[in-house]
Amino acid sequence: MSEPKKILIFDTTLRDGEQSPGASMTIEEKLRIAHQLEKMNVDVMEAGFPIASEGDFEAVKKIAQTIKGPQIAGLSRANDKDIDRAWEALKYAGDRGRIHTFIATSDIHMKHKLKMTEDEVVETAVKAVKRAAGYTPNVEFSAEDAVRTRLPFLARIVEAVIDAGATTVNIPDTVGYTMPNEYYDIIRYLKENVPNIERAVISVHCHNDLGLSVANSLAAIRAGAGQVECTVNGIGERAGNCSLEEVVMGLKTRQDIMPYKTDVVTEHIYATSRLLTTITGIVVQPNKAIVGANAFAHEAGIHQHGVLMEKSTYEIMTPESIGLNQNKLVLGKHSGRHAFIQRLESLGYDLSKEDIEKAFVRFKALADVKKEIFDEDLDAIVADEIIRVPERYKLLQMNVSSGSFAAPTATVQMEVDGEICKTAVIGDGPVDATFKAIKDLSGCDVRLLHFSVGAITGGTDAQGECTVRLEEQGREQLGQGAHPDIIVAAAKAYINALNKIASLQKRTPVDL
Ligand SMILES: CC(=O)SCCNC(=O)CCNC(=O)[C@H](O)C(C)(C)COP(=O)(O)OP(=O)(O)OC[C@H]1O[C@@H](n2cnc3c(N)ncnc32)[C@H](O)[C@@H]1OP(=O)(O)O
Ligand SMILES: CC(C)C(=O)C(=O)O
Repeated sequence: MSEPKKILIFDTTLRDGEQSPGASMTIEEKLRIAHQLEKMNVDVMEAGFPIASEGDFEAVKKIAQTIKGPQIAGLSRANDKDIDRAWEALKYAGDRGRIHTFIATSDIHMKHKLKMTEDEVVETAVKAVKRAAGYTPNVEFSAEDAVRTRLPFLARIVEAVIDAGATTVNIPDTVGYTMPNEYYDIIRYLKENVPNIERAVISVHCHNDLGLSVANSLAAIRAGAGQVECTVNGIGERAGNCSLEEVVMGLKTRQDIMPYKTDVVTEHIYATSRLLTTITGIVVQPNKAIVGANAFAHEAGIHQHGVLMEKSTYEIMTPESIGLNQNKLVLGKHSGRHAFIQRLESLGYDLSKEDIEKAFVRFKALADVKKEIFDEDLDAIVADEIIRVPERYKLLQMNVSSGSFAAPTATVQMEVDGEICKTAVIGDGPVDATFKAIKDLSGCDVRLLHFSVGAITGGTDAQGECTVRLEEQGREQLGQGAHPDIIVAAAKAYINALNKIASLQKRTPVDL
């Protein structure tokens, strides 16, 4: 059998993934994900859209300065200022820096959005690629909404941008519209009708509006695409992007019928998925392929019997292959530091001795009130104890009374700028009363945009994890809090978001 063809994995969690509502990340958060993508050994990571904001520029720059190994891409529209700004951030990655420029090519987009003719679009694309190629030979061009583009025009622009210096040409299904057979035919059409196509890598970038992004990406690979653009947990605009873990494990698992491989270290997939959830607060549905909580769980007796006899009866891949330690050590109050550290490491945390000690103390306290400590509990502890911002606001004590008769009342004692203060407030419910009390004590003029609660582990002794999104003067911040008492978890999440807002206010715009 001939050697399988290598498919390049272009991760765009930090760019298209970040375009998911609610997924905006701080520079530090983007850097943490970037380190995890580096460990996973993706070929290219798209770190952001540098012209979009000072924060995104700084994030791309920091990632370009810090990450070794993968190529670092930055997106730009097809104009001089975007391209110049992108390179200003990417230049720190040297020849691993990739300028990714794009323009829409479908009639709908050209007519209604760009208000440009075909000739103008080709001219703009060629000019952009030439400008980018003046900075680096590593230039990617995307024909936005390619699948709804007339094929002869798509072939014309692809040929023109390759002549102008594009070394990767992306054929996105921007709106998740295509079907596997059709997408296969589009890629074959380009292979057969663009004379210089072999000078560039064909890339595919699929959205999931019809739930077909992975199927379409695999069809395109069969047709000759050499790069797949994807995101961790499939996050992204609207219904999301092609999921990295699904396409990578699909290729790894079905080499018998698809002779392709990737260089992704799949054993880091689970940790990466969890890290992204912890940072964004966007939870993975339990039945999500590969990384969902039920992806390797068996409930039905016939399945359990089969798996006990031979795992491959109902498991097409091993949990270990994505970094799920099946024989995991059960952590509880009798566990020591060795097991604790081993579990943190397998979850992808690389903590200093001091941070491990802090987390260990919290772990022991939790283990006193909870029989078993699960991975989700550890995530919550790390989020709460380690990934924290300077605490201008601290929760000292709280008490809430509610029920079907009494007016829900929250009594909260906090430290605000070192001063201890206390109030009691009536609300529409216990959470509402708690949030109102904290808001009063903090004196902040914030608006609650989103609140979600998750019992992050099963059973009545579950840790509750809450996520809160607050907005102040157009700036949004996500806060997270975990506690066995769900109302206390909500209060902690609210205060965590307030502290993040306060820490942002202290910075200059360039730090953001
Ligand atoms: C399919 C995708 O995912 S594409 C990437 C989408 N991602 C984002 O948009 C996130 C980041 N975006 C942003 O921060 C902002 O939209 C910015 C900074 C890029 C631009 O902001 P603004 O200058 O205020 O423009 P706005 O977003 O309102 O409109 C887009 C403008 O870009 C033009 N445009 C859109 N795509 C392109 C392109 N590929 N090349 C050149 N111009 C383009 C539009 O025609 C419009 O031009 P106009 O202002 O002359 O009418
Ligand atoms: C910029 C391009 C690659 C994109 O995100 C899309 O078309 O969905």
